[in-house]
Amino acid sequence: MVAARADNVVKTYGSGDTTVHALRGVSIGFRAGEFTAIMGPSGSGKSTLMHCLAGLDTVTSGQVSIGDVGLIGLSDKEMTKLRRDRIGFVFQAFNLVPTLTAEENITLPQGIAGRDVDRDWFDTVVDRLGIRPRLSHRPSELSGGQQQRVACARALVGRPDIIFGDEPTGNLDSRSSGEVLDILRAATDEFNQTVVIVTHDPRAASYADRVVFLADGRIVQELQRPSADDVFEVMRTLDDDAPSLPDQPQAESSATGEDQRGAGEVN
Ligand SMILES: Nc1ncnc2c1ncn2[C@@H]1O[C@H](COP(=O)(O)OP(=O)(O)OP(=O)(O)O)[C@@H](O)[C@H]1O
Repeated sequence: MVAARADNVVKTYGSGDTTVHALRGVSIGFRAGEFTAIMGPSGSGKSTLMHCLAGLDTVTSGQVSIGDVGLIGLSDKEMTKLRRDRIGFVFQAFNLVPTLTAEENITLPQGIAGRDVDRDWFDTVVDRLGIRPRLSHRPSELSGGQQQRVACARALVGRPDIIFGDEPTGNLDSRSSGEVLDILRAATDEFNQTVVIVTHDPRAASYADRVVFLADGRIVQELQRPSADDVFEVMRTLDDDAPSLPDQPQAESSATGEDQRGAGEVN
């Protein structure tokens, strides 16, 4: 089952002399229950791809789907509902409401959606994240790592099909990063959720089942269950080769969701 996919997605900003080709025809599928990291040099299109997949930005052409729902052509209301019901977000800047306690932050999206919080599930998530003793604290009373764990809990409690993380460990020290990545790993292994993160950190990427590399708006390489060293090596090559990459054909395994499923198989 594919939790999300992009089919031949093109994203262009501006026009004329100032046109920026952020995505030049990206096709990729994300299998349910899989943890994917998206990497690539600065400006390669990582955040743009994630934002298009999550319905936070529109595509110039191509199609994006969450589960079996195509995002192109959805009304604002339908998009809001889809994001609320099926997508969780963890951002680099935590994005917690400063005046609310940790518990209130975690349950806020459910409240906005007018849904009851599943208390058993809430307890499971909170205990797994080790934040029960901090539930009555406000964000300013929490460390960065604790704040990010609260943000992870907020994403998990709504049981979204897919969680997107835009550099979720970008502001954390290595210990807190490890804790957050363990949680995202557990989200896939224990809770069968799908996780897609953008990261610059090879160590963070090594927690993923699959690492997809972008360069100049195209998918150029993919690794299965790589070590941090494997990831670092590819990043080094991409940084060296970046100016010549636009002429390279797109990596075959990313051509369609069907292909991706095959390519994503873990042996
Ligand atoms: N709103 C925008 N208007 C114009 N250009 C944009 C906009 N957003 C992104 N871009 C451009 O699109 C390209 C891809 O940007 P994107 O943020 O996706 O890259 P990235 O790989 O996430 O980079 P980084 O690692 O530096 O965060 C860049 O050239 C960027 O300048």
